[in-house]
Amino acid sequence: MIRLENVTRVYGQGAGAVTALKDVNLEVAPGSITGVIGVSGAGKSTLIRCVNLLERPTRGRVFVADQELTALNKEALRKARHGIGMIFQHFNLLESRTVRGNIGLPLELIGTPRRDIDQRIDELLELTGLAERANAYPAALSGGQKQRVAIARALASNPKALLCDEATSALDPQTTSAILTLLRDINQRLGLTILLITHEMEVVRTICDQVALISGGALVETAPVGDFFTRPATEEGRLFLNDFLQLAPSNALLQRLSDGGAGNGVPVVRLTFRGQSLSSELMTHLEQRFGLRLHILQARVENIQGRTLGLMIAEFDGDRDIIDDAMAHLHTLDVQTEVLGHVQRHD
Ligand SMILES: Nc1ncnc2c1ncn2[C@@H]1O[C@H](COP(=O)(O)OP(=O)(O)OP(=O)(O)O)[C@@H](O)[C@H]1O
Repeated sequence: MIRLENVTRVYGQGAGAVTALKDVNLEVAPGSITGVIGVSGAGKSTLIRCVNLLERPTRGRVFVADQELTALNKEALRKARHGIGMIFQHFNLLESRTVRGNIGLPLELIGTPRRDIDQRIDELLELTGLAERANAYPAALSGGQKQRVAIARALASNPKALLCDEATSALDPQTTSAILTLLRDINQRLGLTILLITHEMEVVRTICDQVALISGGALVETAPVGDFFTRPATEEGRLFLNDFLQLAPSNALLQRLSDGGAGNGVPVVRLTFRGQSLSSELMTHLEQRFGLRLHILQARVENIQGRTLGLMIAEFDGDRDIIDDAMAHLHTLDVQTEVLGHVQRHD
C-alpha cells in the first residue's frame, strides 16, 4: 500500500547540508500498521512527510496505493492526497470552527455537496465517539478529544492510508491508550493502512504489526513486532529494546563490572529467551545438567502481543569449560546470551 524506494532527503547544500534520510526502502502492507521508531533527530518526521510529499525526496520514489506520487504533477498530487489522511502531535485544529466544522472542512474544500458532508460528519462523530461534542469548539475539548476530531477529519475523504506523526506524544498514558485503541479499531473496521512515527516503544508494542527502526537517517531494521521484541536483528535494535525493557545493568552492577574480576572473575550474562521456557526452569536445568552455580541479579517476563519474552541478568559461576558448554547448550535452546563483563567471584 505504501512503498518507499531508495528515498533520500538532503536539507540544505554544500558544507551545511544535512542528509536526513539515506536510501530508505520501506513497504507497508495493505491493512497493516507499521511503526517507525528512532531517537530524536533520526529522521522520523522527514520520513513520514515524504510519504505524502509534504517533504519532497531529493532522490527516490514514493508509491501509495500503486500510484507513484513522485511522478505526479501538482494537480494529480493534490487529488492523490485525498487518499492519504494525516494526524499530528498538536492536532492542528481550526480554533474558530466547531468539531463538526473541523471534520467537514476537507470535504468543503473539494466541493462535496452539503447534505453529503453532514451525513459523513455524523458517521465520523459516531465512529470516533464524539457525537456529544459535535458543536463544541476546540478550546473546550481535552487533548484526547482534540485528537479524535483530528482523526475524524483525516478520515473524512475515505482515505486508504493514515499517517500519524507522533499522534499520542502530547497525551497522558490513559488517553494515549484510548487513542491507540481507536486507531486499531478503525484499522480493523475500515481496513485502513496506518504508518505512524513515534519515539515510544509502548506505542509500537500496543498496536503495530511491523516495526521499522531508523537511525541516523537509515532504516536499520524492519521486522514483525513480535520478532523485533523477542529477537532484534541489529545492535541498534537491541539497544532500543534494552532501554525500553529497562534490563540494562543496574548502577550497582555497573560498578561491580567496572571493578572487574579479570583472571578470577565470574561472567555476568544477559539472557533473552522466548516462549514458555520460564526463568526458574531454565536455571534449574543449567544447575542440574552442568553443575553451574547461577546468581540471578535482575529478571523480568514480558508479554508482547501474546508471546512471552524473558530477560535475565545472571552470574555464571563455574569452571570455564562448564560455562562454555552451558552457553552452547543455551544457544541450542534458542536462548540469546551476551556477556556483559566480569565480577569478583563470590566466596
Ligand atoms: N527543514 C530542515 N532543515 C534542515 N535540517 C532539517 C530540517 N528538518 C529536519 N532537519 C534535520 O534532519 C534530521 C532529521 O530530522 P527529523 O525531524 O526528521 O528527525 P526526527 O527523528 O523526526 O526527530 P524528532 O523526534 O526530534 O522530531 C535532523 O538532523 C534535523 O536537524
